[in-house]
Amino acid sequence: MKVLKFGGKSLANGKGIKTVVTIIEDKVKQGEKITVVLSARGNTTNELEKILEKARKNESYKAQLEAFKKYQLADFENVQFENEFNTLDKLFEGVSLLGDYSKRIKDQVLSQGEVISAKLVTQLLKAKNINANFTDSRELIVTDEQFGDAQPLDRLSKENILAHFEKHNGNTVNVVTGFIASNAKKETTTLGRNGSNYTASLLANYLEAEELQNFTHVNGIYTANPDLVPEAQKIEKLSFAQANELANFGANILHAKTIIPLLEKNIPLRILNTFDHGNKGTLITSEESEKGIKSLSVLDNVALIHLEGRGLLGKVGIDARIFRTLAQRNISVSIISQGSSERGIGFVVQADQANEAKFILEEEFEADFYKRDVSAITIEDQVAVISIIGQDLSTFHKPYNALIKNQVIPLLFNNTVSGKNVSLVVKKEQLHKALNVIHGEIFEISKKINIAIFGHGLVGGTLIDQILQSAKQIESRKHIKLNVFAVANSKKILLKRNGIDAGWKQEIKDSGEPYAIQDVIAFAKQHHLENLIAIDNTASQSFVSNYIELIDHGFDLVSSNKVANTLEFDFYKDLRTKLKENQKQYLYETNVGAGLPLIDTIKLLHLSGENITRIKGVFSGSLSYLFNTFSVEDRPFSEVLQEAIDSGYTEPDPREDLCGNDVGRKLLILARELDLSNEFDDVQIHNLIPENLREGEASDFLNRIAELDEEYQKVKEAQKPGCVLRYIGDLWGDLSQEKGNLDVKLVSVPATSALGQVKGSDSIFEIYTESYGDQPIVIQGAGAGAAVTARGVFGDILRLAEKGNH
Ligand SMILES: NC(=O)C1=CN([C@@H]2O[C@H](COP(=O)(O)OP(=O)(O)OC[C@H]3O[C@@H](n4cnc5c(N)ncnc54)[C@H](O)[C@@H]3O)[C@@H](O)[C@H]2O)C=CC1
Ligand SMILES: N[C@@H](CC=O)C(=O)O
Repeated sequence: MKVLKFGGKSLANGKGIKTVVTIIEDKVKQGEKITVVLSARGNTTNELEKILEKARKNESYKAQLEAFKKYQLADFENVQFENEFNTLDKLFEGVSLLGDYSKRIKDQVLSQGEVISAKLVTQLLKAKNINANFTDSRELIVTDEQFGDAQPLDRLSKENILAHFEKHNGNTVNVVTGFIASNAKKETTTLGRNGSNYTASLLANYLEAEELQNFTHVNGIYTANPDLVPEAQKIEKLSFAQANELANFGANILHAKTIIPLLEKNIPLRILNTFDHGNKGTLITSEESEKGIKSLSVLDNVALIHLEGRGLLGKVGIDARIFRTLAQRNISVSIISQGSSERGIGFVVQADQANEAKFILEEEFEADFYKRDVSAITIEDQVAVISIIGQDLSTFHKPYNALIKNQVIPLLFNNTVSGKNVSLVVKKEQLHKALNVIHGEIFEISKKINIAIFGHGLVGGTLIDQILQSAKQIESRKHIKLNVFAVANSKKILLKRNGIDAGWKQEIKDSGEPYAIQDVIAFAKQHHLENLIAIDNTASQSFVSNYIELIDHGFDLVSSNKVANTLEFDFYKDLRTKLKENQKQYLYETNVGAGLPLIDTIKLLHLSGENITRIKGVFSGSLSYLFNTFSVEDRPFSEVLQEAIDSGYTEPDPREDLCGNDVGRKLLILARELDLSNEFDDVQIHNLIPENLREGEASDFLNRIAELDEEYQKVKEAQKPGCVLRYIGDLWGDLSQEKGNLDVKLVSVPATSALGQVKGSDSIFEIYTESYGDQPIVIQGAGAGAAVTARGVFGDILRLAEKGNH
């Protein structure tokens, strides 16, 4: 036998009732033995309570009562509730005359809701030729006399139920009223709010049911509220112990009083959705299911009260006074936290009781205020409690760190020693973001990384395409969901909370808006976006001035733009201080050698104490291509240069490469990785552009590049035989000093040397260290090009996403 319980929301309207009837009919047709327990329909109990109050105050209640009756009769023909309606008429009239009512009368009034609902469903089942039997639980469940919250008397109730089911068994579907019962004098009692669930678990216990199926309007228990966390997933299976920790369900279905009868007989409870047939819901059993975090629950109607005072240390009985005072006013405390200094205690109460709590505590501690033992009692009312169910402290650092990285600083946290439940109090405005951050961190479902991309030219555009192409795969392999919520160029931005798609290029053209960096920050805040990364794929100096503001607002940074690392050393240091203060990261692996793993290698060598003595090589991919090709082919210099530009190797303004600034910047970036405090002016640069072509617009220069041909032809021909031209960077000198020597120059080297053998747009870096002696570590490969650079930027994004930096 299975017990099926349908809640008020399932029965709220005609469609719901018909669905409930169909579910029952299907089960009967499949030969299942079932018993049905019903709540009152929709808002019935609340309505009856309201009418009762009106009657008590002698207010006019009849119109509301008529509307109530109409609601109960609507959608169905040939249904009659004359008895129930007459009972209600009489009861309300009596209350109106007396101007008062007892809990006993209230139970009689409320009980009509369940009677009406069970009679209606019985009648509809009968009309479908199902052998349904209206079962008034007042005939079966015997309770004490505590009206409003009566306790069942087990032995008598069980006897009655067993006798009833023996009589009405076989193919009968007993349709039982939930919530209501009666005392030994046959007076109606009720089992307290959510008593229908209790009725269902009592029946399941006495009848030793195979399963209790609780039909609700949700698909089961989720890892978090899906309205707040789109990635939340339904939990297939839970243990009763875990379920009991879920405060958001705890108030009703999973309340201890409904769970205990099931636990006693080891009866599984399944939470199902009336309106989603195919769904298997969540199964809760006494079996300790696999360990791990199961769910996030939220209490958001709460306030945090803080009592502080210097004179509280070691004083006995302070906490007792607090809780006694609160208990006297029936104020329940859900979370408590007190430090060992005992200088303050923080606790959480219902929001609507916070002012009263503060008031009575101020009264209680009046003398202590006077003696200055207590200095303040404050309320923080815009707060929420997040409980991580199943979280123990051994792995709590993960969600906690992620919160801090996302600038969510919990106001208070505590844990239950045995229950594996860590609760955090956070500001309400941060609840949404906090939930998503924790959810992404603790569940292997998917952690959302929200990315804003500035600059969608060669590198930026390629990066976006790479992200869109690989996003699905990364999500399934790594559980990282890359959401590009912003794409911007120097003039316009496209902002999309749920991420851009393949049509982004057209969209930014058609509907991009002018913007300032504050708009991006505001958008991220407005949409509670977590794990923020800003990508700088511009070559702009002015964009770099946004870095600090982005860091301050919780963004990590990734940049292919080299400018930030080559401005004055003071800015370089300030930027790192800001990053440290905000626990943010700034990755720029592509600044030197495009996608080659150079910066990380140098950082690691330096960090490990390896003494780097020199770094030398071909730093520029475009100039590598230019001189590698020009040295061995009999073609004009300008033709090869144009090829380098067309291949996407050069800077947006190619003069940045030819004048040596780009190589100079790269050299400076490496020097600073070695803790040298060189400035850009310290770099000795051999400028490849003749003076008369240095001024003016890039386009003018490009129109005149043929003027370079004659000079470079001469340089080429002036070389010794067997030599080739290479444009190199060289960092040398005593690198343990404050500054090193940085040279950028055009050299002629034997074609057979390491530098001479570099091909295509390859860069080559020779890293000389004390341990490696004369044999340098060599890193060689494509040092320029949109695809490899974008891939390098992508790598930085994943490094941030994966390392738990978020
Ligand atoms: N091409 C390569 O091989 C490599 C390039 N890089 C770096 O990548 C960066 C991008 O290079 P490309 O894509 O070739 O440049 P690009 O000129 O094709 O694209 C630059 C983009 O930045 C945008 N932009 C400019 N100023 C802006 C601002 N203030 N705010 C927002 N957007 C702005 C432009 O509208 C454009 O969309 C450069 O800093 C370059 O040094 C780094 C390593 C290798
Ligand atoms: N223009 C640069 C691109 C990479 O930084 C180069 O040619 O190396």
